[in-house]
Amino acid sequence: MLGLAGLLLLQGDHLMSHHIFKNKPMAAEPLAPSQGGPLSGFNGPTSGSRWGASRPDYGRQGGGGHTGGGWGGRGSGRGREREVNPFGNDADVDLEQSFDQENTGINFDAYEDIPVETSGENVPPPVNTFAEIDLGEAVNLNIRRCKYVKPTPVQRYAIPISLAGRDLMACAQTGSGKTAAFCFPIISGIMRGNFPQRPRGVRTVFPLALILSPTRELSMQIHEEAKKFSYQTGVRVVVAYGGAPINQQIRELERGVDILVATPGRLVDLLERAKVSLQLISYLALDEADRMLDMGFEPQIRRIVEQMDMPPPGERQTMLFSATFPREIQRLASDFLAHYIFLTVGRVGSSTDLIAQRVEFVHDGDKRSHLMDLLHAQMANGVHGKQSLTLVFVETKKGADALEHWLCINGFPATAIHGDRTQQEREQALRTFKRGDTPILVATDVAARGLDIPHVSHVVNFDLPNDIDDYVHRIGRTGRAGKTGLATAFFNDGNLSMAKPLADLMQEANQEVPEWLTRYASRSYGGRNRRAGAGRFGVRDFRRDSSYNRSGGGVNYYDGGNSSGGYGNYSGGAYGPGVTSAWD
Ligand SMILES: Nc1ncnc2c1ncn2[C@@H]1O[C@H](COP(=O)(O)OP(=O)(O)OP(=O)(O)O)[C@@H](O)[C@H]1O
Repeated sequence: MLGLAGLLLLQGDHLMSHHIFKNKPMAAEPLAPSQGGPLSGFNGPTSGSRWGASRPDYGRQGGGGHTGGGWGGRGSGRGREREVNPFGNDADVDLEQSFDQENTGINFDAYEDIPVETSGENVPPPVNTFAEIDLGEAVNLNIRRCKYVKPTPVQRYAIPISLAGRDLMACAQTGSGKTAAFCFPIISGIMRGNFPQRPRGVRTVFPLALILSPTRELSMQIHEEAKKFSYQTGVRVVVAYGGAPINQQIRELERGVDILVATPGRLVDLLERAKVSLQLISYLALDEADRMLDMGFEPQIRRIVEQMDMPPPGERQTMLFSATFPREIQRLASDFLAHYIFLTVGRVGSSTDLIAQRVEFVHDGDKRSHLMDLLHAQMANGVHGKQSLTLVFVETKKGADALEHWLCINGFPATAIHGDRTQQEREQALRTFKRGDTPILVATDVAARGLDIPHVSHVVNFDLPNDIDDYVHRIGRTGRAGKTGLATAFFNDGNLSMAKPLADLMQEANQEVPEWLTRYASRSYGGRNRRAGAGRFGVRDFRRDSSYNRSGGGVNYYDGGNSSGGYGNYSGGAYGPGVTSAWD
């Protein structure tokens, strides 16, 4: 918890500072090294070893010791284990490359003009290069293996904030590198930290970090990424998600776990079986945090975070990330945070410009033939095949099956992913899509968030979602990491509530809004633009809302937002009924 000095710092009415930065390169300002772990408040470390210092054990019963690179010799009772090289044959390519060299293929200039806003107390300064950040040699090597040359805007700000031990709520565009933004500080924090000896002789494992994500596929992806970032650091990452045999996952856990990546349902199962304890969690990251806290899922997250044995806010470090953050959800989220910094990486002139958005008026009965026309046009333009994948979003699982079938019988190799398919089928669909064997994937919202599939050049909203934030995530499957992409939406009278938010969003992103859509929008069919008031940012810190500050009896954000007073009435209404989950 905060020390006296920290509390004094936080008193007073006007202490929250608020900064807007242009994301232009700035004078290099090296970050003070070793800014402390989650237990040290935000004034720096009270303890913590430096690189290469030993850690008492690695999440396995029976302890062991950090041998400095690789997992050999740690006392799991299972003998030596060789770490699989997650980079394949690429591992040692380009290691001579310095961070200063340009990385072809990624258009970083696209990110240079993005406005960045932070609010909160004592915001640590951003960095311009990875070299300025003290992540440790092993992590730096992995960053090079990943061919990351310089940090993306969200990484430039979020990594120093997290390394300083601060809680963070971060909102940054799709495809802008949020995964690395929360993984790097966690991995380096575990490498440098002094953690209590984990209990011996029990079959429960005690991870030090927990990363929660809403879908199985996203958890798998984060796991793959985290394994790359932590290669040869001695930090072990394990994943647990539903639909796959739990016993296999338990065996993996028993081999040792520092970072557990999980979907909530499967984690609850493991907690109930006492296979996992959250007692020693020092880092909690929620990816797609707004989704994790919406109406359907909030109780499960509260159960994990508040009702099991996880240390409370202030005693752990919490990081919440998403590309969207409705203010009602921010309110809920603030329960999980202590003295946090809000970071938003703006939208206007931002990398969402990389996605060309089109809206076409198409009656339901004409959608299939219209899609066919689009696909034919794509082929005529040479935009097809392995390097040019098309992701088609539909509303229902049945609709996904039917459209997949229809495309296949019409000569378009397609596959589908949705919550009624077995996990094996889901994974197989993603694999054949990524490989380009079936360059069209028909999907429900289960594939809307987080999935980073290279070469998705076109996202089609065959059925528009009912929520503009879902639209943002869906189209964000293209135009990732500085690349360009196309998003086409089919709009008709069934989507009236989306007219205004869609027109506003397109305008914000400098897209051409069709005349007819503007007319629909001006009639304002009761559609709610949850971005209202966010100005040139997609969203802003809800603590800055005048209504919030006037509410009096609400939460004092300097108190970590942990008082539940004032917010009990939120009904989660931002997300409509019928939201389905792929969790378990
Ligand atoms: N510094 C970097 N340099 C180059 N590429 C990067 C960098 N950081 C991340 N990437 C790449 O950018 C892509 C998108 O990253 P990531 O999946 O983390 O995005 P995201 O912000 O989580 O998106 P979403 O909101 O859709 O979940 C990935 O392929 C990742 O490897």
